[in-house]
Amino acid sequence: MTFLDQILKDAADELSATKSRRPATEIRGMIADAPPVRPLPESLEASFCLIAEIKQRSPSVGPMREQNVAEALDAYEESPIVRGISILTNNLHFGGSIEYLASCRATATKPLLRKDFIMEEYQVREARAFGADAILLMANVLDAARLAGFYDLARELGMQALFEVHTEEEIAMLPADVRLAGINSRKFKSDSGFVGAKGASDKDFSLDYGAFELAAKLPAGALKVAESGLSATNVGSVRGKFHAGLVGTSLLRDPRGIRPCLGEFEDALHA
Ligand SMILES: O=P(O)(O)OC[C@@H](O)[C@@H](O)c1c[nH]c2ccccc12
Repeated sequence: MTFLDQILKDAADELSATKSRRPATEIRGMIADAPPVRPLPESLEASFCLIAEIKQRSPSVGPMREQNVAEALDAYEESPIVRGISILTNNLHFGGSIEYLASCRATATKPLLRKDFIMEEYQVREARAFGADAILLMANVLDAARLAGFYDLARELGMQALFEVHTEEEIAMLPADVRLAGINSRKFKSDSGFVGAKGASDKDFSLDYGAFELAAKLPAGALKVAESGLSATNVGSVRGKFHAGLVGTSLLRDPRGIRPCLGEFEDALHA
């Protein structure tokens, strides 16, 4: 079983528990009262910037540094290079929840991306109900018809979608009018690099930076996002080919704290 198979199986279980706790009718009621959406593409457009992530842990490296996670939202709000905030809502593998996203929404002014393994329409509506401005749609999880259908639904609800790909075949599955397209350098299809919830690793064995070379093949007109494995040291190498970098681990595990690390990213991007 690959990394992704295991996560998807667990995520499907998580989803069915959620749906029995909070039926779709309740979600529709919440949407009627939801505050307006803040557009993520417009927020990213001006110059190379970061979508900075919040998660408690990840299956590829284990726990993040607790203090960094606690300070993340405020630090991201303050930093001029952060123009969007990605919040993992998967619980078992990343320690997140949709309620946590809603609590961020209460203070955050920057657009929020719901990062999860979206498999059903329910999760698209749920994202809007709890205050997400955009959702992640993964081309290695959904077929072309569902990628397009979930995109339509997201836009009907006022949200945007970041489409995630790893290969040229996945790029071919994307709707023609995508606004946000990301290449994930993390190899979800491998069975290596999975540390599970049990421990931490110093090295992330699941990365393949070669995937970033596909940037040139992404749909014209989309803002391009480089995802995973970025640090202040290597971010300079993607800024020419991408509009934004999606960064979590290097910020959330920096032993000096999250603000010094963000400062390093700022220096790297202004250099
Ligand atoms: O923590 P990193 O290596 O900086 O990566 C962030 C982000 O790209 C990664 O969390 C991610 C990208 N796509 C995903 C899909 C599901 C879960 C997580 C992800």
